[in-house]
Amino acid sequence: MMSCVLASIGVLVPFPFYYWLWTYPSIWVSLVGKGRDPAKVMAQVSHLLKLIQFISLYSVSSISWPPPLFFWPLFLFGQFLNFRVYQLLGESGTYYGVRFGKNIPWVTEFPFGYISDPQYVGSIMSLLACLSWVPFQYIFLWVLGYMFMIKTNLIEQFTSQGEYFLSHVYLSSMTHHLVGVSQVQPSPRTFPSRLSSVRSPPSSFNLSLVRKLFCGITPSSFSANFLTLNTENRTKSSFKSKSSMAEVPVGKAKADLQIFDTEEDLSVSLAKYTAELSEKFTKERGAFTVVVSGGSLIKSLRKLVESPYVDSIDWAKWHVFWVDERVVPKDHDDSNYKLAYDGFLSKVPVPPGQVYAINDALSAEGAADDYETCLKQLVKIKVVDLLPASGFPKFDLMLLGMGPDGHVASLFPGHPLVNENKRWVTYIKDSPKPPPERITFTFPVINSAAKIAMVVVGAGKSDVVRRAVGSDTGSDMLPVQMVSPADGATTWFLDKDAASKL
Ligand SMILES: O=C1O[C@H](COP(=O)(O)O)[C@@H](O)[C@H](O)[C@H]1O
Repeated sequence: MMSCVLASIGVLVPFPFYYWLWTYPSIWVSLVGKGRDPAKVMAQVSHLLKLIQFISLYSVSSISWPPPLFFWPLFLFGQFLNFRVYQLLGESGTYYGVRFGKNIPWVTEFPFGYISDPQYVGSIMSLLACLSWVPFQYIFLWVLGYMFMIKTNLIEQFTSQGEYFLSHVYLSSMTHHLVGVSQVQPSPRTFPSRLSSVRSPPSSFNLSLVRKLFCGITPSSFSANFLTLNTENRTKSSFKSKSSMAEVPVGKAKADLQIFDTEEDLSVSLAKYTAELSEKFTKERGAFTVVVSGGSLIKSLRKLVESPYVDSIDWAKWHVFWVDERVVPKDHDDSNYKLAYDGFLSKVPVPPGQVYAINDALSAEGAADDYETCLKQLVKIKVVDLLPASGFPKFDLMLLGMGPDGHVASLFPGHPLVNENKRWVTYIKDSPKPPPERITFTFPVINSAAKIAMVVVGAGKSDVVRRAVGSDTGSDMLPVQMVSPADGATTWFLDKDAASKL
């Protein structure tokens, strides 16, 4: 009797540990300490716990040889699955690395994309193979432990990323660009526990390589990821700003117009507006999809990286996209990614895997296709919403700027791209504003957004602001006047200078 109880405890002992790690990864990271890799330490503890499980099973088993015929296919295929998962994801990927703030390369090779939870399936098959040796109840307990963890993982995935975990739809095209890859943060698809002594050589976790793989994200944002996994959202503004507000026609739509005494006031209000939307969408959908433009907008986002927002926003829920990007390397001064990274993203812990930069190794055409493919996958797995009426992606918030000629994104006045109505992302090779090669969201995507902030500062734009604000719907409408979200709302943030000619 006593030995049965001890064997049962031995079989179940790792699961509370895994559950605790899964739920409170940041505690584990701080327990492990700065100089050590939390996934590696978890792997070591897991090996020990696995040994306890084996000894427990062995103590109640009666092993005979040869095993029954069903043993071989179950055991060999189960072990193959475990081996493959480890081979593809490495130690960090297998041992909750992604929970500890690491980016795990996204893989599309078999069994991923074909078998749901291949690590669990492999382990369960291997256990079932041993049914002729081990009394059923112990196998059952062990499988129950797996089921519990599958459920735990699923709950997390549903609350954060819809059907992400279930669907196992992998971002095939975006994920294998070794330089400047942008990809969704993969969820841990594996389980640390496996009935196996078969191991591929551990793939070493190389921080600098991983950083290189993921958009050049710096160690600070790289490691800060885990710290915000469970950040409580306590967005509250302590700022007050001086502004006047009115609803005005812009093109075919209406927009809220907010005019601020100074650009400083504008940036305070923009931060509050963004933080409130972050809280709203994070609550409603478990994620916040934000699209940014380049240009002067980024400077106006500076209050977001200051107190109280830098601490109160749940950055782990952010997914960041670019409404347009110049086809230049990511470290080029013309890169909108670089601009946003230097001025904003490097200062907040948005998980690097949720920052979707373009693939700068491709041509303009290739990069646009690639970005569109990525968006389609993100819509499929419900990270990005879809606007059913239009069939285009519905981002939660677009933070846009406007050029002095009235262009938005890389959609320029008089250019045929302003009429593109099929593509989600397209490219331009003759941009009137340098650099000439760019990719850009199309108007149907921009106008499917839930909320749009149009941020315009400086006297240099006052003429075009005057032209844009009004119900002019003629054929020579400026691109900025074509911003009219079908389902959402636009707020114009203007400083006094930009509004001076209204
Ligand atoms: O080229 C671009 O210009 C616009 C406007 O930039 P701004 O400096 O005049 O605000 C920007 O929104 C877009 O993203 C960028 O690629």
